[in-house]
Amino acid sequence: AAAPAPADYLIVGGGTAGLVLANRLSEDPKVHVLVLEGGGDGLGNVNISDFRRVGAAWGTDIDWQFPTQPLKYANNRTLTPGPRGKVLGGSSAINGDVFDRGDAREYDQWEVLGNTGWNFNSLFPAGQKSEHFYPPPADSDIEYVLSHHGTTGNVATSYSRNAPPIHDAIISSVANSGGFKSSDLEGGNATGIAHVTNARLPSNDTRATSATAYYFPYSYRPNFQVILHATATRILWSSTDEENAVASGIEYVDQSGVTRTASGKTVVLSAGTWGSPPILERSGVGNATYLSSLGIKSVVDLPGVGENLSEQTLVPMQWQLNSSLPLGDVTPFLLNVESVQTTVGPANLATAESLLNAPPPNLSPALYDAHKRLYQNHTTWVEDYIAVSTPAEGPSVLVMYPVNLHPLSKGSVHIVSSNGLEYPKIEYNFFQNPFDLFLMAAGCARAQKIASTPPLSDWIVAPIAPAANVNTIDALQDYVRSNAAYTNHIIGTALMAPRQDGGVVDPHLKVYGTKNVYVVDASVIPIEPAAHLQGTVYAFAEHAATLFKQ
Ligand SMILES: Cc1cc2nc3c(=O)[nH]c(=O)nc-3n(C[C@H](O)[C@H](O)[C@H](O)COP(=O)(O)OP(=O)(O)OC[C@H]3O[C@@H](n4cnc5c(N)ncnc54)[C@H](O)[C@@H]3O)c2cc1C
Repeated sequence: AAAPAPADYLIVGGGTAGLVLANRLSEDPKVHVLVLEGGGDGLGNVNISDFRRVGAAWGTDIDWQFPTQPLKYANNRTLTPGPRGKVLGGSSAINGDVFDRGDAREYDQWEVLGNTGWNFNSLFPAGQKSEHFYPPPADSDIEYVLSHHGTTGNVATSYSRNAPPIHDAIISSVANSGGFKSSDLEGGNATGIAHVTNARLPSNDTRATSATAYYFPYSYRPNFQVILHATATRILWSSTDEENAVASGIEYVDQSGVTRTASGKTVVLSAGTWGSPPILERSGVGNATYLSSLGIKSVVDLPGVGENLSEQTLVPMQWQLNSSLPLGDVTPFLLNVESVQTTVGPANLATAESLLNAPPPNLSPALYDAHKRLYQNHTTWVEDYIAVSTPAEGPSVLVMYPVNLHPLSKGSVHIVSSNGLEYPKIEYNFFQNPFDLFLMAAGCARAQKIASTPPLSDWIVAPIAPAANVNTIDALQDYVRSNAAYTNHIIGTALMAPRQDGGVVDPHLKVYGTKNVYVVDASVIPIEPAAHLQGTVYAFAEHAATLFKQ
């Protein structure tokens, strides 16, 4: 068969960011956009549309299921393969469907790192452009601030139904123990406890994905083309002149295993934090010494490719409640977001500071300085996901998941051979930096304090996990080492930063040393938001599209 027609923009990955960019660029009918997506369209798959089935898609054929290395600093445990959406919509089709934003001070650090124009003032309106917020029904007890949301964008967002009465007790106990209540976390001040929004269309209770929001309603556009079941393996070059490499297209493998090519004037990688760096490396863009050990000729020596993998960790905690709470089928959950200072409290502050100030292994000085500024500004750093679950029989259970939003430990993703279909080697390196472990333990102690503060304490019979006697920082560190897991909020492996700071792309998202290769996905994000990631990915991709159109 003939190769597809050359495109103005050839985008690898029809995921969260890729489809936003493809949609915005194809608004101009003269611009031909071609997307290569490794998965199928996902139409009719209830594990995507029905958000009540969160998790049901993991481990199925719409999940890449990336194997990861044992956690060297957490008892050598191997976590279940990291889920990533392999379907139109990408990870937005299989995620937990929470849709929220981080703190203005976090987004502003993107710019301080050297990324001119990337700050809260650009990302907040871009996020609003992506969002169509549906307020809760008039009789709902959930608070919100309309101006913190977008109301005419593509991605439907809404709250779950009414909150169970224990939510008032949880909010009061947070406030009574040193935290405070927020009316709505989404307007740039992400500190406090509030209900969280989800990417859902309330009228028919279906999940909004980047495919339902940015592709299916626009698939009639003749200039917005998608090839499904097309797994990109490497970039094709028309010139590999040093520091001026020019891409001509992409090599990909189709559903029957046949190798094909697609050509494009501009090549954009949107294959995700674990998907884009391997394509760069197979194409000769990465650490030249390492690539030569695999027999790959260097095109651009860019040691930052695949480094700086950052992932927020979480640890589950549970308490037995004294009654069975009727929750209905759609229950909301709460987020409590705090600074390091609030979480660790005065008794542990000196220890936290000395650990934070110890020179971190494996973290670029520029990123380290950004983290220290977040600390000094009392910016959001620790989050609790708080929910209640009610089993078929017996009393309800309170669940809190402390999360380290800004881990200092960084991992990596690298190819292990030039084979385009072989999975890369992924190291999370959780807790390589002792500060991260200490902070997670302090986060557990803080959750224990919230649970033991009235009025929430009146609802609680006893802790389930960790047990009541696991209540010192040392014991809680052991608990964290044995139980911490991923949040699926991976970033950083094609870092947007100056080249000398380990950067892979410049503020226009162009890969250093190339003329026409870009990365537009979560891999370029330099600092995690105090939030789940997709709201930031949508905002990032909207802003990226604006830059491309200029
Ligand atoms: C299980 C899970 C739960 C999560 N829960 C939440 C949540 O509740 N709230 C939240 O805000 N965020 C959540 N996230 C995070 C959020 O969904 C992701 O950060 C975001 O979707 C990433 O967007 P992306 O565009 O970078 O990558 P993706 O959306 O993953 O897109 C990458 C796309 O590229 C395709 N691709 C990859 N490699 C190739 C290749 N070689 N050739 C062709 N195509 C390729 C993939 O199939 C995919 O479509 C979760 C993520 C996961 C995985």
